[in-house]
Amino acid sequence: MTHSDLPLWPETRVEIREGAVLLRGFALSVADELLPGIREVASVAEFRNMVTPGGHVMSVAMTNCGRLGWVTDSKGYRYTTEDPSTGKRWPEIPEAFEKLAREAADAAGFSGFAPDACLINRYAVGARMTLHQDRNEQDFGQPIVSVSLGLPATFQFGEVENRRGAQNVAVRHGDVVVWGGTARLAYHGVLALKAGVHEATGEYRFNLTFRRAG
Ligand SMILES: O=C(O)CCC(=O)C(=O)O
Ligand SMILES: [Fe+2]
Repeated sequence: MTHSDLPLWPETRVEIREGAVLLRGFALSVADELLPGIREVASVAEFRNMVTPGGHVMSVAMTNCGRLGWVTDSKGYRYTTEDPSTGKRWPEIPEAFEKLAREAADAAGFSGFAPDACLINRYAVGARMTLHQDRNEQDFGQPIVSVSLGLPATFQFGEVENRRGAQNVAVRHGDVVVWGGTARLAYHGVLALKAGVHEATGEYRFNLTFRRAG
């Protein structure tokens, strides 16, 4: 290992609240496998800005891989087995993605995680995700694994009951946040992306959200 291989900061585990943990740098060593994976998925299922049931075009561009993919349109939020843009099945979850998700869940204390859905979010400058709960999945006993790549962002993590009092968590390239158990339905979101250029992703932040949806 040369000194340039060393992580910028030690891999650290930060308890955000009960059931929610930030694993700093956990994905750093596999980031150069994840980014080509994203490119491959997006070559089959392109990034698109979906529309909420309320008619609002999302600022975050999205695509999916896995047996199930998360979509939204005028009919509502849901999971589908096919990409509505092409009518074809979502691409498979690349092996490196799945391995990382399993290992991160394990490290956070949720063993046996087997995701069937991976939502890929792409944030350009100004893109944001308002506070929300992830609740379109069938089994809230399964955790969520969220991987940050590229430009840094501010992830917000709050309570299960309401949107008030969310704390700001800085997430950087290679960071992984895992939440489950009593935190599974906690409100969370991402503040508007600041302009910047990252050596691995250019002007974007990518996020992989792994879930057991079915
Ligand atoms: O981009 C992130 O860090 C969070 C994404 C998220 O909450 C979601 O896709 O439901
Ligand atoms: Fe979410």
